[in-house]
Amino acid sequence: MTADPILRITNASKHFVSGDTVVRALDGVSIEVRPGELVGILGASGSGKSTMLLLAGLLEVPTAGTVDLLGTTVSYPDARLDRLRDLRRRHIGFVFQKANLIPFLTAAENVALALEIDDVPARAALNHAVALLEELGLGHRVDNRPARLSGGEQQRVAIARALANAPPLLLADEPTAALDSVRGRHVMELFHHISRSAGTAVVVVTHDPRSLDLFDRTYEFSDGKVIAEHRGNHTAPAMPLWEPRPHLTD
Ligand SMILES: Nc1ncnc2c1ncn2[C@@H]1O[C@H](COP(=O)(O)OP(=O)(O)OP(=O)(O)O)[C@@H](O)[C@H]1O
Repeated sequence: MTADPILRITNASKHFVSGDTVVRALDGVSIEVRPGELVGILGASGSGKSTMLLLAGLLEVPTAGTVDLLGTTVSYPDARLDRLRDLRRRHIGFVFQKANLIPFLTAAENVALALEIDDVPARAALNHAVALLEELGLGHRVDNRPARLSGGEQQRVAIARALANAPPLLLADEPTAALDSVRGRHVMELFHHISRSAGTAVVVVTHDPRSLDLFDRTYEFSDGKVIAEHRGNHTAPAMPLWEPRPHLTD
């Protein structure tokens, strides 16, 4: 792929002062993510993966180094986090380990809420939410509340919510950790599909070695550093995932 990176992190460090000691959570890390790429951040517990995602998501500024979003340097040691809020809201979607859906809203209403917060009129927001859920294989679940959905379905609603504003960058922190292996695989296939179909740059932090084949690129972290970078083969999926397939109705 030759497109310019959506996200580029250059020589980034993040140090936390904890009592008398300084924790080097990240130490001179560089990564980049291009449109349509599914990128994995791997590594043992404590290796700096989540801290990397905080920098990428403009939720923390680096102690040293820079974060470029869509070709512009937006985050650096003196950058003000409150000024990054709007960029974050417009350009970055987040998915976490737990779906964290609002229990008294339906699946469609949960997704629509993300749009209404962005001043999209309620009716248009709901229509878009339903269309997005249908695309992600959840057309039969739009009117269900979260308690009626499986863990995998809830996570797919959370992914739809993160995609509602069509962000160019989607960041996911251990999104399959709470799922069994089959449902975890489906969620990873969905990320793969989103990267291919929408050109979204998707970054997934994971401990899970079972979906390594889906990544275009992986960065392996250890002690706050990138110790290995691997590139995959960029093969497109054989068929769109939102065509009827039995595994999408789990
Ligand atoms: N706010 C903080 N204050 C002090 N130390 C921190 C802070 N955040 C992270 N750390 C430390 O930085 C290191 C990297 O943490 P980080 O959460 O990025 O690792 P991780 O690879 O995501 O781990 P896990 O897989 O367990 O979530 C750890 O030693 C952690 O204890």
